Amino acid sequence: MSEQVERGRGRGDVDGYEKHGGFPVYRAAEDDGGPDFGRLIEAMRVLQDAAVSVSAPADVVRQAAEQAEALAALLEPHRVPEGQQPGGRSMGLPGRGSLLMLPWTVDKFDATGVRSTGVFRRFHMGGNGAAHGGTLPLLFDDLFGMITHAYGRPISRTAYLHVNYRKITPIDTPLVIEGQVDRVDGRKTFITAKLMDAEGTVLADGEALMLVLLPGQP
Ligand SMILES: CCCCCCCCCCCCCC(=O)SCCNC(=O)CCNC(=O)[C@H](O)C(C)(C)COP(=O)(O)OP(=O)(O)OC[C@H]1O[C@@H](n2cnc3c(N)ncnc32)[C@H](O)[C@@H]1OP(=O)(O)O
Repeated sequence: MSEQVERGRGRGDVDGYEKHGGFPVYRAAEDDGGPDFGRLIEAMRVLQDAAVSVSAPADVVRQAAEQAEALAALLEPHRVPEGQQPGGRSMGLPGRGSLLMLPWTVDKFDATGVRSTGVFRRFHMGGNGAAHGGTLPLLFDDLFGMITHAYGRPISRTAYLHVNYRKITPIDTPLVIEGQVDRVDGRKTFITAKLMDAEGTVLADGEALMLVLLPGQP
């Protein structure tokens, strides 16, 4: 994990960060969920890749379904309230250990911007080897959230998010996304970002308005 990401873990009450909005205070997981949590999440992603790409005999599908049900039953008694689970709060893991987020790695996280690298996987595919169009706004929105956080802005929500799809975004291909705060105007934070391939070709660019939540706003 980079030093910048490490610094982003425990920001304290910078500029009243923890007092804004009705949003609960989130803390990064100290140990990224323990020694095997990242392994579990990666295995789940491999399973998702397999689940959307196999055409297996009925007996294999039945066995897989039974094993998946058994795994869910093993984990079920250990549910905790939002904000206490390592998923989504493990800054040292791809996608912060969330199965929803793209499993990308943050390699720059500071007030000048955030950069993240990774691939769209088979289970992100829309068609003909390209990432599903709906997965790009997810990647951009999460980046915009991190940029807002790294910039030291109080808890904010996305008011709008615009993505321009400039070229096909291929799956299983190393890509980079980077962006920064362009302008701050009161509660408003204006952010832009670009998704590029290894040669620097822009595949998509995006912009967003993040609005600082008012006291009590969810
Ligand atoms: C553990 C550590 C983790 C660290 C990493 C964390 C990463 C996490 C990443 C996760 C990231 C995930 C992030 C997510 O996904 S957040 C989830 C997606 N977003 C939402 O659900 C937001 C839903 N909407 C709302 O809650 C309200 O509408 C908000 C709060 C946004 C504004 O309602 P509010 O009543 O408060 O404000 P207002 O209406 O008086 O407007 C105020 C001003 O703003 C201007 N305006 C408003 N809307 C627009 C618009 N669309 N275009 C242009 N302008 C707009 C408006 O004209 C006005 O301007 P002015 O007249 O003052 O000049």
